[in-house]
Amino acid sequence: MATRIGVFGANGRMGRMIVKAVAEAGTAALAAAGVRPGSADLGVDAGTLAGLPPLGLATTDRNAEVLAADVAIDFTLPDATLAHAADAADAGTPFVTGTTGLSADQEAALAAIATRIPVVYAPNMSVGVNLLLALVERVAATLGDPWDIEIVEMHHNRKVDAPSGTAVGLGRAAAQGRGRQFEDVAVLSREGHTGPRVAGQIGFATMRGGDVIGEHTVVFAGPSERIELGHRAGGRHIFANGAVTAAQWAVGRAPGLYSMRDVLGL
Ligand SMILES: NC(=O)C1=CN([C@@H]2O[C@H](COP(=O)(O)OP(=O)(O)OC[C@H]3O[C@@H](n4cnc5c(N)ncnc54)[C@H](OP(=O)(O)O)[C@@H]3O)[C@@H](O)[C@H]2O)C=CC1
Ligand SMILES: O=C(O)C1=N[C@H](C(=O)O)C[C@H](O)C1
Repeated sequence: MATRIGVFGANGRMGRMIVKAVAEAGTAALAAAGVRPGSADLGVDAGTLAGLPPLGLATTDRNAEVLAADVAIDFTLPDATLAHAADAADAGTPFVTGTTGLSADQEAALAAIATRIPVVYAPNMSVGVNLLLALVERVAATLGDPWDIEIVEMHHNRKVDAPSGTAVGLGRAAAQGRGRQFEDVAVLSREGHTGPRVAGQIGFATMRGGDVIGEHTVVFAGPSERIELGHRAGGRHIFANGAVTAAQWAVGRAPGLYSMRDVLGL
């Protein structure tokens, strides 16, 4: 039987792609499409919003309607994600979120919610980036401290958080590989008289411009040689397809906080 999926933020860049991915997946069906209360897109057909023929399903601003599905997917903003996740726990509905830019407190709150329902939380739902996370962890473990690690990312000019969630995830994977606490070694940005680089740091550089969907490079800079591992997204469908895979994987799972690496077995 098809998995009935509710989508929060159905009028967003990712929300529209997810509605399309659900509609086109033979094994899933769109149960509800949620938009923000007061949205100009409230009541609009979800298919029309996603650039598809009408699906006969108008958007709703009632979270309960979205959460009446087998599983809900959310790509919105951190405050909204936490509110949607709390409602999902009350409804007993598995929850998948790709929202980035959550604070440490918000991540802790999401982890607490995940003691009640299965939650898949991943800053990047593409197969390629999740494989890259595994590779980066392994390479960081192999090379050790004499190799400086820098992470460079570029995204479109509408992105509101920095560094990207994926860049932070790659940094966490590198820190994990080296057996370090990410918070102890991460330098999220630099300016002014920084002094020389401190060994063991993991540095970040952020670029924003145009319609770049998402590009990440992890640079391992060693004495007289350099390794670069990277990923370039060619379309948002790679994230949307991953979110649908995660949603179907989450149904029937025990409560817990899961990553996309759990979903993909990487
Ligand atoms: N994990 C992954 O693979 C990926 C993650 N992302 C992340 O997903 C998130 C969304 O990205 P994107 O789609 O580009 O952003 P958009 O700004 O296009 O979409 C955000 C959506 O959230 C909705 N929203 C905002 N506030 C609320 C609220 N209070 N209640 C309900 N809905 C709300 C917006 O509605 P409205 O427009 O009406 O305000 C909009 O539909 C970002 O954090 C981004 O980094 C993006 C791509 C891949
Ligand atoms: O906001 C985006 O667009 C993206 N956000 C995610 C992130 O912050 O890593 C994933 C992807 O790179 C696109």
